Parts: sequence; structure tokens; C-alpha cells
Amino acid sequence: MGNHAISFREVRKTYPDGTTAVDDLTLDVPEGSLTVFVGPSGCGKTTSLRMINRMVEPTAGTVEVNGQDVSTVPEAQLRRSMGYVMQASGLLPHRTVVENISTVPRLLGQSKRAARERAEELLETIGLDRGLGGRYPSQLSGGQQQRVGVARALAADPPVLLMDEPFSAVDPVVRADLQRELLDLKQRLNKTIVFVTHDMDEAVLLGDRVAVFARGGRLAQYASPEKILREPADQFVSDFVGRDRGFRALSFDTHDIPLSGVLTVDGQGHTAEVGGPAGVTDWVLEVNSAGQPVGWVTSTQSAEITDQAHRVGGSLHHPGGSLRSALDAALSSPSGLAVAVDDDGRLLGVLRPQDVLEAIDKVRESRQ
Ligand SMILES: Nc1ncnc2c1ncn2[C@@H]1O[C@H](COP(=O)(O)OP(=O)(O)OP(=O)(O)O)[C@@H](O)[C@H]1O
Repeated sequence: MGNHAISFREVRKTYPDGTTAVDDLTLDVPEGSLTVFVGPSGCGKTTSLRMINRMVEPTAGTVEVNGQDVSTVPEAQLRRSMGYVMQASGLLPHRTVVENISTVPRLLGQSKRAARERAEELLETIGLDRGLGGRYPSQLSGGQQQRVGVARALAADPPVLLMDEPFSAVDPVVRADLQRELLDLKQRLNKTIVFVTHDMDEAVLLGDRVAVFARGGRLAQYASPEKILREPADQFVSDFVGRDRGFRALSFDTHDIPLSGVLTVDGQGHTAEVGGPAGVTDWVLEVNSAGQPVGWVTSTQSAEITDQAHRVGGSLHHPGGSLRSALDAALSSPSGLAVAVDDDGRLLGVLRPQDVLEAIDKVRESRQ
């Protein structure tokens, strides 16, 4: 990531009523990165984003895209060279999905047929059925509309994608899907993405770099998500990042944790030790015929497992995964033991909470 796709140089925006929305912003967005602007409402995130494509003009300072001052590029040309996705997908209600996606390619002179083919291809890229292309936006769910909004922004294959709270209007499950797909798209399409959100979790999940804005349009910190969680620049960032930042920072740590053995029982009542000799515990892990964990039973139940309701297990840990996943697997397990599985979901053994804590301690010491 040597080059900067977008640079803000001492940029200020004061609206005519005297509101300073952005105050002396200097920041570089590396090419091919996903940079998140995050902060509480009204701190200038959207204004900053819109100064990149000249929907808003700065009062002072310059914004450059690929080294060129955007104020020297005609607005229409600039906007067509960047995808823009907003919260309420912004689709034209009286145009079909395919027509919506084709708008910019058509403006750029593509034939109707080529634009349609590209639109249908893009529907697949963003995880929608081609068959939805003939529908109108009102005939789609909120999540589908957002996906079409992303497809439309990608239609002219712009190197830069600007996204303003694109997933905030959909429910958490759809949102998690959209976030996963955005990360996947970013990998496949190698775009420079600037993404606005007020949700720190979303920023940490998506961002290669995160810019935390404070009230009054001040840039409080610009760093990797890990750095922001671990070393917030000031009290404002610390408060904004929230209470669980120590736990969340464990997402960035990995460490080999020794596996311990566990007693298992299958549906026929056969027992076995997996991962080594089982430690002393009342808990037995039920597995299915493929060796995948099903749930926990207590040793007194295990003899008559088929008739007994087992306790649902916690989250699963994959060796090589983060310490956060290991700790969560232990904390969410009825037995207190984290269940480790391979890529096919087959039981490998368990992690004892004390071993997870020891690994956390080692990583902490190695950082000092
Ligand atoms: N056209 C405008 N005229 C006057 N003030 C404006 C205008 N647009 C935005 N503002 C003000 O500028 C400040 C920054 O607004 P901006 O929309 O950039 O913030 P934001 O961080 O994106 O907020 P949100 O998360 O609520 O969208 C706010 O105080 C807002 O009221």
C-alpha cells in the first residue's frame, strides 16, 4: 500500500450558518485500503466523505485523489469515477434493478445490452439472483436494496468506493452478511473504500485503518483498529471505543494454546477420550458419528445419553484463531472448557480456561 489514493490537506468546512463541520483535517487513505470514518453523530464524517467527490466543497485546504486536486476535476467526471453508496440505497423507484445498476455505465456510453449484461453479472457478485433484475426497488427487502446500491456503485468499475452508513438501516443478521460480503468484495476487486459509520464494532471489523472523529469535526485518532483499541489517543477515543475494548483487542492476538483431552460419548453411549487423557470434570462432551461436538452432558447422564437432554455447547474455537475466540469459547461453554474443532467441525480437544489466560498473559508480556 505505497500510494495514497485520497489525501486531505488541512481541510476545513464551515457551513454558512457558522457551523464548523470539519476542522483542519489532514489524512491519507492508502490505495486499496478500506478506511473507516467513525464517530458520534454530527462530527463531520459525512461532510468529509462528500468533499472527496465534491458533493461538498471545502472552505479551506485541498482534497486530492490520485495526486490530483479534486477542485480541478469537473464534478460530473469526478463523481462518475467513484462509486457512492448511502444509507437509504438511493435507488430510483421507477426504474428496475437492472436499470438502476446500469445508470452510470449508460451515461459513460455503454450500449444498453452491455450495460444490462454487466448489471446481471454484478447482481451475482453481490449475492443476488439475476432474476431480481426486473423488479422495482419497492419489491425488494431492505437488505436486497442495499446490495443493489452496492452493485450500482460498482457498475462503472470505479477504483474508489465511498460508502455512507450503507448498512445501518438493516437488521443485525443482514448487516453481518453485508459486512462479510463487503470484505470479500474488497479482497476480490481491490478497491479503495472509504466507509462512514457511527458504530465502532463495524469500524473494527471492516477497517484496515480507522479515523475517529470527535465533535467539532476534529480528527481524534487515525490508526489501525488494533492500535485504537489498545492505545486510544485520548479520553474521548477511549470513551467512544467503549468498555469492552480490552476484550475486543484480543481479536488481534493469536497464540498456540495446548489442547487438553476430554471424555466424549456418542449417541450409542460409547465413550472415548479425545485430545489426550481427560481431566477431572463432571462434564462429558457428546459427539455425533462424524466426531463433531453436539453438546455437553454431566457424567451421571452420559450412561443414558439417548434419553437425556444435553446442554447446548458454546462457541467453537479453531486452532490458530484469535485469543478472543478461545476465551469466548471457554466462557460460553457450560463446562468452562473451550471446545476446539478442525475445519470440518470435528473435535480436536478442549482448552482449559487457565491455559487461555496464560496465553493472553504471554502475549501481553511479549508486547512489553
Ligand atoms: N448543509 C449544512 N448546513 C449547515 N450545517 C450542516 C450542513 N450539513 C451538515 N451540517 C452540520 O455539520 C456538522 C457535521 O455534519 P455531518 O453530517 O458531516 O456529520 P456526521 O458525523 O456525518 O453525522 P451523522 O453520523 O449524524 O450523519 C453537524 O453539526 C451538522 O449539523
